[in-house]
Amino acid sequence: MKQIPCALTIAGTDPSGGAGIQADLKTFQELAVYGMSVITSVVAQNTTGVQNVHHIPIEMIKEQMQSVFSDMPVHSLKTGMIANESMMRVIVEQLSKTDAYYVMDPVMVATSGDPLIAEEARDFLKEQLLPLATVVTPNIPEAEFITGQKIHDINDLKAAASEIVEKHGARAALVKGGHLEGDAVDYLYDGNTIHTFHSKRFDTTSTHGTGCTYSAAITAYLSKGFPLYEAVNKAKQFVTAAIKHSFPLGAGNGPTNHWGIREERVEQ
Ligand SMILES: Nc1ncnc2c1ncn2[C@@H]1O[C@H](COP(=O)(O)OP(=O)(O)OP(=O)(O)O)[C@@H](O)[C@H]1O
Ligand SMILES: Cc1ncc(COP(=O)(O)O)c(N)n1
Repeated sequence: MKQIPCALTIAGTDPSGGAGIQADLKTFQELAVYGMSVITSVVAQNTTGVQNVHHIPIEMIKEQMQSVFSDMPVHSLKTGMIANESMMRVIVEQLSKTDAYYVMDPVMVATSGDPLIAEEARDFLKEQLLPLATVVTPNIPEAEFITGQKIHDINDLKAAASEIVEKHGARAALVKGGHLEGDAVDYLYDGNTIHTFHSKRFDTTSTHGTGCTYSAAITAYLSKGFPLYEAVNKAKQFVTAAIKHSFPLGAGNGPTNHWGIREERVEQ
């Protein structure tokens, strides 16, 4: 009997649909993967920023994870917004019971500049969650926090990817160059080789949720059995198409278009 790939996201919500759990589930669905979710925080947010946050009680996060793991296959999972250390502790405890591929998006601050995790939880994220990751996907500010080094150019990006693996214990690191100028280039270090993923930069402000969408696409492709390099390569194409075909929604940084990849196929 054919088994459907099953992927889980553990993250916060975005009622405006561009980031967080909503972006992750849209991505899973688009890539024909069975999507599941554990909600860590309910976030009142939209394209202009974060208006309010309600954290789910720790026991409830644990129970959601137990509900999934006791009944469902989980071939891969990702974490996004995990707001504080108590949440991180319970997630680490539950993750130690699975051998699913783990994609860690070390979400710290929203595109709008609003903080999404407590300042004092950052060290725990770096020291306890990061070493569990199959791959961690920091943007530049997140990679700067993890390594303690400023990133000015692509050489610094590559050095950060290596350091996050060699010194901080992730199995692989994908450092994203979305916040640099020029082409949108990301570097993956897998413990052996630095791989480059390249796209031209689109002149758009619709970048709300790009990091969520990218990491969810990597998670989806890993659940389908693609090796890490291929999963990232395909996910880069997915997020690039989502940015290219994004729509001007909302008054701030608009969302990406999760069916952008379909528009690519129509154009070919
Ligand atoms: N304007 C753009 N045009 C093309 N690709 C982009 C653009 N901005 C970002 N990217 C790409 O989108 C992906 C997400 O990168 P980014 O560095 O923006 O992550 P992030 O900051 O975690 O995202 P988020 O906005 O969700 O916080 C990367 O592959 C990056 O290269
Ligand atoms: C629940 C949640 N998770 C992650 C992000 C980051 O996405 P972005 O940096 O694009 O705002 C977000 N805004 N909300």
